[in-house]
Amino acid sequence: MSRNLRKVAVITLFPEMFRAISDSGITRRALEQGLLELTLINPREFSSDKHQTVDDRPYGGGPGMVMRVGPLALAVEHACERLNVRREQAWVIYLSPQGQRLGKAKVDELANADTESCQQNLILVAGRYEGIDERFIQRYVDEELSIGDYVLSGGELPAMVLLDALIRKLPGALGDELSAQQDSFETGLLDCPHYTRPEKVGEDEVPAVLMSGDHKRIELWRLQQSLGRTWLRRPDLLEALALTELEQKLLDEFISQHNG
Ligand SMILES: c1cc(-c2cnc[nH]2)ccn1
Repeated sequence: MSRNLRKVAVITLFPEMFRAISDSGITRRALEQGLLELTLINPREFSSDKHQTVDDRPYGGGPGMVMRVGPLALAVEHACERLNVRREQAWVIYLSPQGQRLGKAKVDELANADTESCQQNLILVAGRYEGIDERFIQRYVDEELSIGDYVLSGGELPAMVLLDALIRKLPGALGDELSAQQDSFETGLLDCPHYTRPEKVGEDEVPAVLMSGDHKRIELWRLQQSLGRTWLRRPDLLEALALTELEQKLLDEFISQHNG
């Protein structure tokens, strides 16, 4: 019987940034409910000099600074103590532009880690500066993950993206379990359009089907809109899906209406 992810430690020079998930919304409620245990560890506490240095100039010259092995290594070891696990019972993820792209499959894998899996206990490393000493990566990092091909100021926002995606997958995190299934990408399709009051915005009215009260028609319309949007905006996602006969019929109808 698989048990979901339970404990995450984040190694970060800016722990205060993680108030964005601990202090609001679904993630705050999940943490308060104890669905997940989040521990923030600042590597500066493990520096060896009175200036609490965690970085140094790069060998070979070049711009910027590089994070040193020492404080990061001690921070990982401390994280294992705080998670009450041995090193081999934890999974260390370094958020970096050099990592594998974070997608639905990886989120699902981490969120549904089996009871015996070391991925039950995650240690996320959020780097800063030009990067971290390669020897830390070789000795302590199990996996590098990227949220996209752009450089950010640090790994904190990517770590929060991963945490938010993981927490939403935990049983009980979403009040209305159904909304998890309807979340884009849970079905493999993009989400349908949504509307709420007022009925008219300028000359724009709500699609009549949504005002009909005919729940079956509304369900079909929403599915057709998801299929059509995915066809228009992310055909790559569509290629990965085996559509049912009904879905193919709805999509064909959408395409012929689109092409007029
Ligand atoms: C993950 C990490 C990063 C990143 C970390 N530090 C600067 N950029 C960018 C994209 N995905």
